[in-house]
Amino acid sequence: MTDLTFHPDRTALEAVGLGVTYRRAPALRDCSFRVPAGRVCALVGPNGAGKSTLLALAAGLRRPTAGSLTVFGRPPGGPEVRPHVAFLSQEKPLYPSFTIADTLRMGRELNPGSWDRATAERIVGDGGLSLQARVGDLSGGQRTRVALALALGKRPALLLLDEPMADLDPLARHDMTAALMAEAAEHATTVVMASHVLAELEGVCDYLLLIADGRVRLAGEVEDLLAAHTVLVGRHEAAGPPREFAAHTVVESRVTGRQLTALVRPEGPVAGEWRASEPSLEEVLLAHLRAPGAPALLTPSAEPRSSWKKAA
Ligand SMILES: Nc1ncnc2c1ncn2[C@@H]1O[C@H](COP(=O)(O)OP(=O)(O)OP(=O)(O)O)[C@@H](O)[C@H]1O
Repeated sequence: MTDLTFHPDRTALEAVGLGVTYRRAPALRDCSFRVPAGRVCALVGPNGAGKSTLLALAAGLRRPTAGSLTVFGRPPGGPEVRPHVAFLSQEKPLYPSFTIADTLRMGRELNPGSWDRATAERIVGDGGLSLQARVGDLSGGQRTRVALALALGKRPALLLLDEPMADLDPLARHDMTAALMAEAAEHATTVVMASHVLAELEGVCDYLLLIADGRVRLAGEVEDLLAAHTVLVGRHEAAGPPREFAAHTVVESRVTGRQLTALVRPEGPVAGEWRASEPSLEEVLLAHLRAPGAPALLTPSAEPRSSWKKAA
């Protein structure tokens, strides 16, 4: 049996030269990255960036057309990893004619030996839902809660979530995020969560994967990625980027009146009169989303450890 117990050095997801093409249109191209086990990883990118495609690959529901993706070092969807991976897609497929109790019973039967009934029932109960309620009679947000209960009840080593909180009200969103984080911390679950709600990711995710136009733009520890960037504010003197920025990577710069604000990856001290501050995660993400041509950055922990090998 596969040993998926938490080890800080273990790799949860690793992509090398990963590509997916739909009817000759590339959805993912030449993606190489690593997500270490035990991280809560935000998967961010504009609409159509390839986030759902990547999650479907990790869940074993789709196969790469180029390169490779492994889950805990194994082919995704294979018999060794499938029992340890839970995937909550945007569609959240549940049986409308089942009651919540039927749904959780199905969870137990599909996951013999690992089903965590107490956690699943607590998540449902915290939303004030009766076990006798029919899934077809629930609101979208209530169904999301049941789907999350099913996913967490499986006690997965890897939890893949595709915009999981999109239809929850703010309070339910807050509660579900807290429940998710508590479960992830208690069981060292690796979570990969696609989301468009950038403000909510700060303080929740410790790892980041930003993809745009099918390519990896940023990958690594949130802390390291933030530390690699600086917001510089100063006087706008002349057209074009300031000369002092020439030795550094400028992700984005904007001029408002006489003030220039830039998000920069400094290669050393920046000359000139600039007020420098560390950006928030939202500032880094927004700047990279607005500047898809900025050079990609992978922190050392996000560099794949294996070289290219044919997809299994
Ligand atoms: N089944 C499919 N057949 C053909 N093209 C597809 C299919 N699924 C996705 N695509 C295309 O692949 C690209 C990536 O789509 P994907 O759904 O992975 O993006 P996403 O980042 O999840 O977007 P969103 O934020 O809108 O959910 C898009 O251009 C999309 O049109």
